[in-house]
Amino acid sequence: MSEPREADLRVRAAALDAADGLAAKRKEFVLDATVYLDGNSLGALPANVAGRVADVVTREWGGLRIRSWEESGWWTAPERVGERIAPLIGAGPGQVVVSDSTSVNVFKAVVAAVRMAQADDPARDEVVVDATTFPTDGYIAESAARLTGCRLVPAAPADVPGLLGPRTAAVLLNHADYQSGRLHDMAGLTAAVRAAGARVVWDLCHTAGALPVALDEHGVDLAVGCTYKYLNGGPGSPSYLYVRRDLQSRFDSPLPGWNSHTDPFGMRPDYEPAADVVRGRVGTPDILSLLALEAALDVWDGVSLDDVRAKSLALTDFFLECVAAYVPEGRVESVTPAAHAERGSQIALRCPDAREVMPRLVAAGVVGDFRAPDVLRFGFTPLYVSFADTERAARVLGGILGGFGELGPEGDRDT
Ligand SMILES: Cc1ncc(COP(=O)(O)O)c(C=O)c1O
Ligand SMILES: Nc1c(O)cccc1C(=O)C[C@H](N)C(=O)O
Repeated sequence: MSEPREADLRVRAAALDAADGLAAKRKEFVLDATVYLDGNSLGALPANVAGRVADVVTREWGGLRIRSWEESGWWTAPERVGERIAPLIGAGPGQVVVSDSTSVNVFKAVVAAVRMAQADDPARDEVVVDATTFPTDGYIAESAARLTGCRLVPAAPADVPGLLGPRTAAVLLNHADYQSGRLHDMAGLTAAVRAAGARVVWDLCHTAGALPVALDEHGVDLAVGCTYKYLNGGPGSPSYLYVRRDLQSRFDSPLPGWNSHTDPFGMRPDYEPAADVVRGRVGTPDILSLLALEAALDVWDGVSLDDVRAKSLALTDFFLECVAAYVPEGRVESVTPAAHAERGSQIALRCPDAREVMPRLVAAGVVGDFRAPDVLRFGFTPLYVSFADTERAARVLGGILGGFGELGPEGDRDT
């Protein structure tokens, strides 16, 4: 790697930033000089959120107190915020509700999916789960299978079509893999599961807000996802649950709380679920987090997800190019597919000493994360990551791994 090549990459980064139609969005976030490539774990803070949360606390809670459930729209916030998320995941109105954690929504969705399948055919007794899934999904799928009298069948997503049959009740899949960043074929896999007479649940944690998702178009049955990654809702912000409209009357929740009752304030001893997606709720919503999320969603106004996807692919392509230029050959290996159709919005680099390398990167002002046993993970959030950030991240990584490049605070040349 020679100095002219570095100059070339920096000029290219500047030109790409100058031509970036989303570049102005960056100003809507609270950022500093750090290169932040961890928005696939915790999205950055949108600048309007702090003021909105202060207003909720001081005026709505402090001033109006109990009246806010009605007057400030707290009671209906799970559906209202669901309507804001719906267009980001390709869902028409009335199908998304925001509540609880992703883990809890995975549980509701998988059990409800099995119950739907078994209502049609009691012989269906298998739950297929993505074998490489984020651990919580696997743990919950196993428990949901046990509770519904099913056998758990772990499988690589590509192998799922071959495993489907008359015994399949439900299939839980990730749209993008949390570790490798591999994007799975939502259209093809959904069609295969439905053709087998089973129900599919998609986990959108690593795609919602990073690329267009088309739940209605692909005929997805159920979906869940978190809001603190690419949707920037804040630490622990509540998750969402999508229940396709025609399935809502058949959604038999394993957690039938009073908030999902058709008449919550009737305080009736018998449970009668709400007619619509409200039946996905459980108990009292986490209002502070939910309203922080609602404010955070303002950054999506006027944003085209096709533009987001185009920038995400350009950023990840450019990162791979810069890594190839700055990092000594053989020192890292990308485990993220090169094909655009198979790539989410992150790059995962296998690196034998990843556990030691990531803290050095963070100390040098480049924040990604480490995933056991040997992965350096870099998330690219198109609303606030620039091409200059991308070039710098690769250059700092190159320096740390003994190639050409700066070492950040340990040997800085240009901060
Ligand atoms: C694919 C996936 N599912 C679920 C979760 C977590 O869910 P929860 O918000 O309940 O911790 C994560 C990340 O934390 C994830 O990456
Ligand atoms: N939810 C997280 C948390 O509470 C703390 C730290 C990280 C997370 C994450 O979201 C991890 C993330 N799902 C992952 O893909 O690894």
